Amino acid sequence: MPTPITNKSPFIEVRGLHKKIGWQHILRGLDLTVYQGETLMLIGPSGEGKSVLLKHLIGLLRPDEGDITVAGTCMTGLRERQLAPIRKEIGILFQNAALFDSMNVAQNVAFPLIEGGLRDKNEINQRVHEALEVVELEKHKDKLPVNLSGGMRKRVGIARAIVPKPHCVLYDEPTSGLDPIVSDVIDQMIKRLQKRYGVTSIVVTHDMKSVFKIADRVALLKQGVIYFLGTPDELRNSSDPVIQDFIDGRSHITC
Ligand SMILES: Nc1ncnc2c1ncn2[C@@H]1O[C@H](COP(=O)(O)OP(=O)(O)OP(=O)(O)O)[C@@H](O)[C@H]1O
Repeated sequence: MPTPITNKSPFIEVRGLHKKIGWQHILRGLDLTVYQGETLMLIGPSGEGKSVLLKHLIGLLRPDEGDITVAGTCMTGLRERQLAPIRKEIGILFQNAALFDSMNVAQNVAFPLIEGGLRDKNEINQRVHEALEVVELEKHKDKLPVNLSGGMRKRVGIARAIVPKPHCVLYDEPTSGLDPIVSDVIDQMIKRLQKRYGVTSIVVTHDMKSVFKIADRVALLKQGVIYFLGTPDELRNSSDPVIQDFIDGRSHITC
């Protein structure tokens, strides 16, 4: 059952977002509201700007036009230093998990705490322990990333994203390249964070099975705007041929 959103307040509001990179006009007046505590899955054809949108939400990219408000703070015009409090609210799991190869699992997870200025070793150890418990990797805390499977690396990435206790986590293709069982584990972890801590999640994915399993709402990004926004049932029951072709993976290229 989708989580009802009518009585929730917006956590992220994107209004009229335009972004050009080089000659490409990638985002073209995109509007999107993400509510506190929901799991919003962001789908759409490859190369349409889903990752570019995520990067705007933590200020790694700046809009050419438009405004982004996170937890009531409008990011427009903020300097790098002023973005720090917003970045504390949002954790991100990058596509390749982006772990430091020379650091073991625990050190990777501790990294954002140390970077954020925390120096109390006991507190760092406790927070790392809690985050690794959530992703069920406590036993592997001394391993180097090279000795982990792809699914384990993604889970370390999730632990690192949640260790500062953010209100929102952005996931860029968390289940790509994983077998269906491991994908299910990751999906369950995303839901666990929502249920246990009320975390807001935005998940970029091509994994339609995962969409129908864990999304409260789905947004389809196409040609620089949100082409569809609704519940998984509304997506499934849409009569729009563009949406149906996307769900069924039809390309219209004949062999
Ligand atoms: N740093 C960059 N320099 C140049 N072009 C970029 C850069 N980042 C993104 N792009 C371009 O922006 C477009 C959107 O990229 P993005 O990674 O957001 O797509 P996506 O929808 O996430 O795709 P996929 O589903 O394949 O991951 C692409 O054409 C990409 O080449």
